Amino acid sequence: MSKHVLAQNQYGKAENRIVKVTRKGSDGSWHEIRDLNVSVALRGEFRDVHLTGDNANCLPTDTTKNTVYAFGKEHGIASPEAFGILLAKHFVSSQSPIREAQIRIEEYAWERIPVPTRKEQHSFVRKGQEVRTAQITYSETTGLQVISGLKDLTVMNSTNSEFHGYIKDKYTTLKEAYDRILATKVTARWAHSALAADDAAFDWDQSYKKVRKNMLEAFAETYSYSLQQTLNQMAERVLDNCPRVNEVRLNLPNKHHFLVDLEPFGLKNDNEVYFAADRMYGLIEGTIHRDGVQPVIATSDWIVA
Ligand SMILES: O=c1[nH]c(=O)c2[nH]c(=O)[nH]c2[nH]1
Repeated sequence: MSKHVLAQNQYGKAENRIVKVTRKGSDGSWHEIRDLNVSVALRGEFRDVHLTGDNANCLPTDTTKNTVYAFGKEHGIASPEAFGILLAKHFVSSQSPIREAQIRIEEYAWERIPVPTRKEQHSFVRKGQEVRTAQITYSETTGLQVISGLKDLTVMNSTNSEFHGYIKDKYTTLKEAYDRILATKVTARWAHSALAADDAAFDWDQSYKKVRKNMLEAFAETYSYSLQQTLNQMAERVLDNCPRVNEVRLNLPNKHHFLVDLEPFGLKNDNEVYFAADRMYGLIEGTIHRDGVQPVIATSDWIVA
């Protein structure tokens, strides 16, 4: 007789990141998204799995992961609770060794970026995460320098993004994309002209709002062939509309969303169910400034997505 007792145990795949795009309206141009982090834990008759290595009662964690993505397609995500109920009941009712299933879900909330000029709506910004930044330097010789900014402003376009026509060498495996999600967590800094810095009446709060709005609108309105192109559009829009901003530097991690292959389950993924990867990520960075102005924003900052 063993002296040891196998007590509480459970297993499953944790942190399945799923983004579900639902197309609405007669032409499907009104997009809704749900962005979840789903963890599955199964409890039941798993003594032998632990004690003898007999896996007859073990539903692989990989299967629990696939089930999350397949259910996203088959049932949609009406709410975290409704999705969790479907999954929990499925595991318990479909496999007799599984007696309990616990589904834990975090939902990340997104708001629309309103684009009044178009009826298609597929641009979103994550709620309440962004941080406003400011760096002020005053020098006896060169005077005031004000660099405003923001970080952690996460945005997504659920369509109107392509990436193809790139170099292909013997290490290239990336498939060309003609309709992909484009998402990034914006770090932006913008340097003001001395005209703004030395003007006691300059409204910094108003200026911040205006720069942010221009960046968001440019992100939403750009039909993108690369994040590099979107970066340039965002910065140019700010320089075009904010006359006292001389320079914009953007650090844009490409928050990759990979289409999940649902073919093995007999399901077609019509750009609806994505795996949101948090690492590794492309990191696209650049400075755009007015002609004739010397750039002043540091380029060496370490940005972590
Ligand atoms: O917008 C992109 N720019 C790239 O340079 C790149 N590289 C890559 O693998 N995917 C992407 N996407």
